[in-house]
Amino acid sequence: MAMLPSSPALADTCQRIYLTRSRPSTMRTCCTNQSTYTGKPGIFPSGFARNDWQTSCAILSGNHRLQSQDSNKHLELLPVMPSSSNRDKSSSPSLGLVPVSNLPRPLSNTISDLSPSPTHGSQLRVAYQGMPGAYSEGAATTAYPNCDGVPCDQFDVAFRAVELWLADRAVLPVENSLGGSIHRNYDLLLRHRLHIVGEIQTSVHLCLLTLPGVRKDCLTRVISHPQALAQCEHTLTALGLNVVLESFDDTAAAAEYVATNGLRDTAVIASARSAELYGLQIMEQDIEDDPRNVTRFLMLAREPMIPRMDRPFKTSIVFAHDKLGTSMLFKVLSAFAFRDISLSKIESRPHRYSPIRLVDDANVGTAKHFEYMFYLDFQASMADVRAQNALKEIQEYTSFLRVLGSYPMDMTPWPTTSSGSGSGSGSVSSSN
Ligand SMILES: O=C(O)C(=O)C[C@]1(C(=O)O)C=C[C@@H](O)C=C1
Repeated sequence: MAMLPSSPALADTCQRIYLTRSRPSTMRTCCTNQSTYTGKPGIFPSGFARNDWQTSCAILSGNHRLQSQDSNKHLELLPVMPSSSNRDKSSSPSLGLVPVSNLPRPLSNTISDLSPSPTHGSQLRVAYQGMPGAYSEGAATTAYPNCDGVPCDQFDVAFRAVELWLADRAVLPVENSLGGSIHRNYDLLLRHRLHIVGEIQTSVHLCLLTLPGVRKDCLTRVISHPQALAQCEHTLTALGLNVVLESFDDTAAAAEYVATNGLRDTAVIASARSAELYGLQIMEQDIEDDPRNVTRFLMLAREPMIPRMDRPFKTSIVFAHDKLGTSMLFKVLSAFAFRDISLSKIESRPHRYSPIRLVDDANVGTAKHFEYMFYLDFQASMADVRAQNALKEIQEYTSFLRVLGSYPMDMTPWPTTSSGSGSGSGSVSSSN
């Protein structure tokens, strides 16, 4: 298996970097012992080398063409590797600890074999972002026990894996109780045509992992997924580590990176399962800033599920309007309020096709406002006549309206005590 990146803007960079067998990542750097850490990522180019990186299947034929025709050219691009990665590459590549070679490799943009996996037909294949050991893998297996996990290196890849029948479902994070919304997936929900068929909320217990025998005072940096870094920023400061933080594509990939490069100065924030898979020691466990740290994942499928009335349902919609100066949002919200339908989430994102609205009646010059897409979750099934009427009414106020899915609400009782430091414990809601 291999992996794929997401936005068209990113695609060019990613193609070039991937074809050099290195992997792009955003990276943020900050000191935990100083007050410079804001929780906001500064963007630096990053990447790391991976052996046998893109081995089996590919989704994008465009990338495949580039790979086969321009292989020499791509080799010239190796110097795009960031200095930290180059430094890391020079350290001991193997400690004989890491059973990584028999783990599935994540799908990537460069995969070229479209043949279905051997288990096709017998088991549900569920795409998630990250490598084995990622919290998303834990969510995927909680959502679909006994499924075949399909690791993908980017969110966009997971969407495409389902669209192209390489996977049957995708399980992707959309919000975290400490880190907030995962905006990328909101944008991708709109850009792709998958349907939300369920949700799962998992508690996320973070561990600080290092190579065996490493002591705290050896550490100069901590790497992980930006969400994971954000979820334990206060605890890291409290631990008194004199380290810089750098972001990585996913927690498990960060663990693998430290293990395969023998990095004794670098710790990882990842799951206990990652420690097991990549031969790392757990230096600290349950380091999340709040023991109730929860990530909400959506389950996505090619087909919508048929909405029902025999259990609590949630419906997710996205809408926008193109009329000037109206109280559109107020009217939309009141359409739910008047029908006694509770809302559970509202999110706005920049309008991709109409980013700016010009307002001519400003006293001087022209006023400009950003335009938004609004994502809203309400607690009713599309089989409910109240929901149908609310949407009928909302259509009058909006220029664009799409139902992203109507699916069983996660009603599983929430555990009152922390349940350990595994990939996360979770509850699931889907009947599809
Ligand atoms: O990096 C991982 O392990 C992931 O599964 C990603 C992710 C996220 O995107 O929020 C998932 C759950 C946790 O909140 C931390 C990270």
